[in-house]
Amino acid sequence: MSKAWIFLKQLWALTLPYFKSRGGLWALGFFGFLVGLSFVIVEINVRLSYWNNRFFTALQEKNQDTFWAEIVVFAQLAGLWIAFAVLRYVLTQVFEIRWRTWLTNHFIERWTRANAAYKMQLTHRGTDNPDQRIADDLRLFVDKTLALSLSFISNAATLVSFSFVLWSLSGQVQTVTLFGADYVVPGLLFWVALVYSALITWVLHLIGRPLVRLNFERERREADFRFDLVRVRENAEAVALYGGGEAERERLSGRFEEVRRNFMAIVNRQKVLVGVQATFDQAVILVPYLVMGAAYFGGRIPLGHMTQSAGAFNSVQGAFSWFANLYTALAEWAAVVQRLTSFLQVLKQAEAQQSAFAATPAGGSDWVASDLDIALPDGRPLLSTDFTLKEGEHVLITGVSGSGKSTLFRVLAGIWPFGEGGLAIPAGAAGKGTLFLPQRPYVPVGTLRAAVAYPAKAAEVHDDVLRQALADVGLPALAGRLDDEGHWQNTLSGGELQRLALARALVQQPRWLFLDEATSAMDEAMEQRLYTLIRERLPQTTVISIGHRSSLRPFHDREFRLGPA
Ligand SMILES: Nc1ncnc2c1ncn2[C@@H]1O[C@H](COP(=O)(O)OP(=O)(O)OP(=O)(O)O)[C@@H](O)[C@H]1O
Repeated sequence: MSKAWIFLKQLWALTLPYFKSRGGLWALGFFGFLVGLSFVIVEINVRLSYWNNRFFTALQEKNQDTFWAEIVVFAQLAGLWIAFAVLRYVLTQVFEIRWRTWLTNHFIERWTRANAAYKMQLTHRGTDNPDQRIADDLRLFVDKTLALSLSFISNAATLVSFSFVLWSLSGQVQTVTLFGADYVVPGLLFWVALVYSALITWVLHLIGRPLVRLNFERERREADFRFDLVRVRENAEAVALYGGGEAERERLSGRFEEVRRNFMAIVNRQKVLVGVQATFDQAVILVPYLVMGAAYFGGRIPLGHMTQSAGAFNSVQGAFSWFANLYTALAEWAAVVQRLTSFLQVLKQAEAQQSAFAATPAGGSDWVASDLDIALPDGRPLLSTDFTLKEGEHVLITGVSGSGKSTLFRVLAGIWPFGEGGLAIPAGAAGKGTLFLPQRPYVPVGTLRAAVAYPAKAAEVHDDVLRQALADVGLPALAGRLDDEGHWQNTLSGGELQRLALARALVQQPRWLFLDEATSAMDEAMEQRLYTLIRERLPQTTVISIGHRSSLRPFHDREFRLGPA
């Protein structure tokens, strides 16, 4: 399949969903209106071209009445042109933001649904920086698709209209003298424009071809650089404590060096392109006059005829070389389409990736794992086990570091897709019936209220419940600050973050609570206080913990050890 065909297919696949969505028909109508506006502007351009002929002929003939009459006509045409151009600009922007809003929501929805973002990260195939693809690439895609498709249509209309104009004006200019012999070529100016444009397109295509790959690389390198900057910002404290400024500086400079090299490669290619294009652009000014010179000086055509023909020639030639003139924009557009397509492919794979564990929502009240063989993303076996977690029986899971305890929790949570085996999930464990608290709590940026209620919506939980939970976990000072906004992940201490996460358990009261070293950052006294609290406040909740401390044993009914004893 040719590259152009593949590109068109990818473009189609990215464009179609919006027009097939609810409100898609309306969007299609809106786009049709924009196309209509472009046609109107081309029509005004044609009229201006004829105006040009009359005006310059009037000048040549020193006809003052016609001169003033044509000034009025020009003011009317120019006024209309300006009004339609502004209208087209505003409506194009409105259309653009509506389309981008829809696409962005669509991508965010798919990325966050069914843990696709996590699965994509696990396999990490062909998707650098999904954040950049959703933020930047979608913006560029909509912007370029709209701008280029509208200019394509507008150029096609210009080409057709002005080709007629040029053809009809060529009536008096169709004799070519070659080696002393005269040849009659109907539509001479039109053919000259065609051949000239074909030549430009071909030459610029040869020079500009590598720009597609270079632009693709550019987006990736810029995103990698930004990602590293964000990581330094987010881990600024740890970097400072390690005294890692020097190391970070070197790494960031190294990353930027890749951006710089790619930039220079683009400039090197582009400078040839710009030079050749500028040469063609300058030469084209003279071409129509060279063709018509003999007819003008021979008195066969008036000045107005010549200036109109030159204008029409430029319009036709400009429309013909649309592809060539917009080569860089097309290259960038192709790169964006390619990046979004590969993102979408990996997203689709992640969506289709089912957990390899035959999970059955059993009618029973226990979690039953039979012949679980858990593997790593590269297929290597990690852990084989069988067990039953009975409702009401608190279990402490232990094992050496790296034995697969957290991964077992991931399997139980249904987010780990590698391995095989059977897993029966109790009916009451679905949805809000189960809460997993990881070792490193995640706290969204925003109000403290939203942080404690997470993942429930803050509005769904009464403030008193949130305050009580914070006081219970030993954070009474925060209880009065529910409205405070902050980057809590960075400002609270490790132990405070874990307590905040346990407050979520008190708020949500799940039937099953899985704690993955969720108290590891606290001192033993605080840890024991919180386990006692959970027992008191959540008497109906079965707690399954991962932990290393022997002081946790009294809070569990049995210990389940993974791997070697
Ligand atoms: N996304 C991943 N890709 C590759 N390997 C992974 C991934 N996640 C976990 N592993 C590997 O699987 C093994 C088990 O990891 P896991 O986090 O389950 O161990 P753990 O028993 O909880 O360890 P610890 O007690 O240190 O927290 C480790 O060797 C880890 O490197």
